[in-house]
Amino acid sequence: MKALHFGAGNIGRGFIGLLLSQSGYEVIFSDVNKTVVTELQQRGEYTVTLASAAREQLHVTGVTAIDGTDANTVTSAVAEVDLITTAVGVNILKHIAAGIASGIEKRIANGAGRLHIIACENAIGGSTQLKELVYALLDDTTKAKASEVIAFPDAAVDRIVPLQHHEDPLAVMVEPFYEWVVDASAMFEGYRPVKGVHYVQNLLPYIERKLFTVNTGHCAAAYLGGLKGYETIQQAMADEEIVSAVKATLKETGAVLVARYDFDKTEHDQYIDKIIGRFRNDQLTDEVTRVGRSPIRKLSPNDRLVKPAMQAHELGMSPVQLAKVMAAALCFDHADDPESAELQQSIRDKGVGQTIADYTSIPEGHPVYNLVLESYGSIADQRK
Ligand SMILES: NC(=O)C1=CN([C@@H]2O[C@H](COP(=O)(O)OP(=O)(O)OC[C@H]3O[C@@H](n4cnc5c(N)ncnc54)[C@H](O)[C@@H]3O)[C@@H](O)[C@H]2O)C=CC1
Ligand SMILES: O=P(O)(O)OC[C@H]1O[C@](O)(CO)[C@@H](O)[C@@H]1O
Repeated sequence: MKALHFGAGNIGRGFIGLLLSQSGYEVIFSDVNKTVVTELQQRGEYTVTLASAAREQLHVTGVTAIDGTDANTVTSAVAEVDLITTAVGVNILKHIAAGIASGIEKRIANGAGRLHIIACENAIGGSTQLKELVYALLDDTTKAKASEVIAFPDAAVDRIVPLQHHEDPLAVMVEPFYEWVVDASAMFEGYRPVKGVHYVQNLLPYIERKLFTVNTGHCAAAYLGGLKGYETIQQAMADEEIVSAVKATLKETGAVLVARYDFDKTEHDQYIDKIIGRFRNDQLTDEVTRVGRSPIRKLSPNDRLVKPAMQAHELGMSPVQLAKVMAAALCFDHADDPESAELQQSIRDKGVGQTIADYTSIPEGHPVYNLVLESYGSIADQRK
């Protein structure tokens, strides 16, 4: 059994590739990083280290790689494999869609079997987004045939894998915890389960619980920590003022999640505590710039800040803390991050009010908009 995984980066090697390999798949990574591709081709294996005191090492074998810039090779790989997964970043899905589309055309021409394509990105409906990008490139006849043999189940993936700084370009250190949840309702009957994956009939509560707790909390630590000059999440989470603010943020998203999905409040509070413990893992060093990266994506209407804030508002709550984190995100100023640079330029050119409206899609004058603007003003006053 062969799996093609797009993105041999931190999550690709440290999580998805690892589980696929442990499930007996021969894993073919597709990546545009030539060093990583060549190393995977030459060595066929790599090591994952668990970031705990014991530093357990897991050896991933039976892997190889293809050059993601070589369209013909990508097409052939898509045509021959039994499973496709991705962890490239949700904004990169558009760049892999063409290879998947031409591979699907080839599969259909060859009469190949059914295929699941699972996007493992931090987003609601990542596989559905990929499907739309791929289908936009297919003609109507191929789309009709593809809908019978190709499925795009959405997924939620959770494992903290910081930027890696090892001599070995394939080595990767990951936190011990992981959760990979897949929407089984969108899969073909008789699918081959991947060991360690939790298949559920209704993914939305899982993806929202994960995105609006792990990812909201993590970016809160990054943006609020960044305001205080911290460089790592571990430094930020050693500051009790930041910990209290992160907890207060997760109390807001928690209230929304409990109300929307009828989660048990005590269990949800325990989930929050566990996640705060994961952020504090001092066996890892996780940079504020990584966790806060791409602030435009993180401030977009369907993502970890705006969506729960608007849901809170609809439920009659005032998301004061989420608004503070959004304001801190607007202050995330790192020239190396293209989205941060764009946001700062927008604030300089159009002012913060217009920037909030443009990037969050929260209309000017909306109560949540006003909260963000006020918080931004308070931060600006404190910085004077
Ligand atoms: N790092 C983490 O802790 C977690 C990350 N995620 C999600 O996983 C995804 C990947 O994140 P990371 O692994 O951290 O990023 P990363 O930057 O380490 O890995 C992304 C990989 O995709 C490759 N890539 C870029 N364009 C490509 C293309 N056209 N074809 C093939 N490969 C291409 C890059 O070269 C890189 O190796 C993101 O959506 C992220 O939100 C989800 C959960 C945890
Ligand atoms: O990968 P993104 O969406 O930029 O955000 C980083 C997030 O990914 C994670 O690494 C895992 O979900 C979190 O640490 C962090 O919240």
